[in-house]
Amino acid sequence: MGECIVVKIGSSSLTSDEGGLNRNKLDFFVSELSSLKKAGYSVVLVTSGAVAAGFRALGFTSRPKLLHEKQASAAVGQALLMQAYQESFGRDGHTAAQILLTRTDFSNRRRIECALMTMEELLRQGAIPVINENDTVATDELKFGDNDMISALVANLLKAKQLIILTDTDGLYTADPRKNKDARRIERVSQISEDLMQLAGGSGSSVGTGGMRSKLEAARIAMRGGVPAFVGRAAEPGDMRLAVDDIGKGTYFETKLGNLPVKKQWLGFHSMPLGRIVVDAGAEDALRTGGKSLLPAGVAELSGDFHHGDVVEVTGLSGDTIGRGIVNYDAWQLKAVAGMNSDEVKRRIEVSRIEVIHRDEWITLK
Ligand SMILES: Nc1ncnc2c1ncn2[C@@H]1O[C@H](COP(=O)(O)OP(=O)(O)O)[C@@H](O)[C@H]1O
Ligand SMILES: N[C@@H](CCC(=O)OP(=O)(O)O)C(=O)O
Repeated sequence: MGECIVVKIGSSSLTSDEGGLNRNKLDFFVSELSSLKKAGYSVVLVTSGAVAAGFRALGFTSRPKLLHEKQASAAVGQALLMQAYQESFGRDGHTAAQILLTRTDFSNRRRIECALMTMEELLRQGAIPVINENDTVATDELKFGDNDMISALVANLLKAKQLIILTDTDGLYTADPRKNKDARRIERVSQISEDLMQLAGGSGSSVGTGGMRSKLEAARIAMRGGVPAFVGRAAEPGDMRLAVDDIGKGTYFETKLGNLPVKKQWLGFHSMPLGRIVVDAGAEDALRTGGKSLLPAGVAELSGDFHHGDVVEVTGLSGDTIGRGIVNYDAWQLKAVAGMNSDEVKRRIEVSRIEVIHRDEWITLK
C-alpha cells in the first residue's frame, strides 16, 4: 500500500450552474487520479456534486434551497455520481467504492473506527474509496454542508501524505479573485491566522457551498493533524501530479506537526464538548507550552453540567479556545474547589485524580 493522497473535488469542478454532471470533467479527474495510482500512491477521493448532479432530474431549475429538496436531489444525484465514477475508474482498471459519512459518524468512536478499517481494507485491495456526506440523513444543524472538512478529517484519520482540495480557483488569493481583479495568489502558508481567514470569502458559484473560508478551516484541521494541504486547480493533464510534487497551481499549507493518534483526533475534532472551563493566564501557559496537566488552582470559571469522563472545552480569560480534554471532575465538584491548591482540594472533596484534565487526555487546538 503506497503513501496515501486524499483528493477532494468540489461541485463547481464537476457540474455547471444549470445542474447535471459534466462527464468530460469527471473523466478528466478520474484519469488524473489514475495517474497518481500508477505512480504508486494510494488514492482516496472525497467528492461533492450529488445535489448539483440530481436537482434537474427532479424538475428544479437551479440548486434548491430547502433541506428536504436538497436531500431528495442528493438521493438522485449520488447514484448518478457513483455510477459515473464506477464506469470511469473501471475503464482505467480500478474499482471505486462508495462511502457515505455524517458528522454523527465522526463523533462516534466505534463508527469512525469502522469507517477507517473499511477504508484501509479497500486501499490494501487497491480500490479507491469515494466519499461524500450522507446528505439524505444529515440534519441541518449537524451537516458539514461542504466536503472540505470531511476531506481534512479523513486525511488525518488515514495519516495521509497530503490533502489536495481541488476547486475552480488556483488557490487562496488576497481577496476573492472573482470580485477583485488586483487580488494576488498566496503561494505558501505555514499558519492560518485570523487575518488570513478574513481574506477568504464565500462560494463563487451557485453550485458550490463553502467557498475559500471552509477550505481554510479544513486546511487548519489537516495541518493540526500533521497533514500538509494544497488548495488549487487541476485543469490540464498532469496538474494533479504537479500538485503532489509541490509545484501545483495553487496554495500550499505546510505543517511541522506530527500525525495525531486517532484518540487525540477524536478528542480534538469529533467529540461534542459538554462544558466549558475558563483558566487563568498561568494555566493557559502551562497547557499551551508546558505540556502540563490542568490543576484546580488554574480554573477561573466553568459552565455546563458535565460529569467525570466527559469532554470539555478550555478557554483562556479572553474567551479564546485553547483546546479540549477529558475532565476528571463533575461540574459541581469543580465549582466547589476552583482556584484552590491541590492540598486544599484533597481536604474538601474526594476525587479519583487531582488533575482536572490530565495531559494525556488533552489536545491543544489553537
Ligand atoms: N480569497 C479568496 N481566494 C480565492 N477564492 C476565493 C476567495 N474568497 C472567496 N473565494 C471563492 O471561493 C470559490 C471556491 O469555493 P466553492 O465555490 O465553495 O468551490 P467548491 O465547489 O470547489 O468547494 C472560488 O470560486 C472563489 O470565488
Ligand atoms: N454533499 C454535497 C456537497 C455540497 C457542496 O456543494 O459542496 P462543495 O462543492 O464541496 O462546496 C453534495 O454532494 O452535493
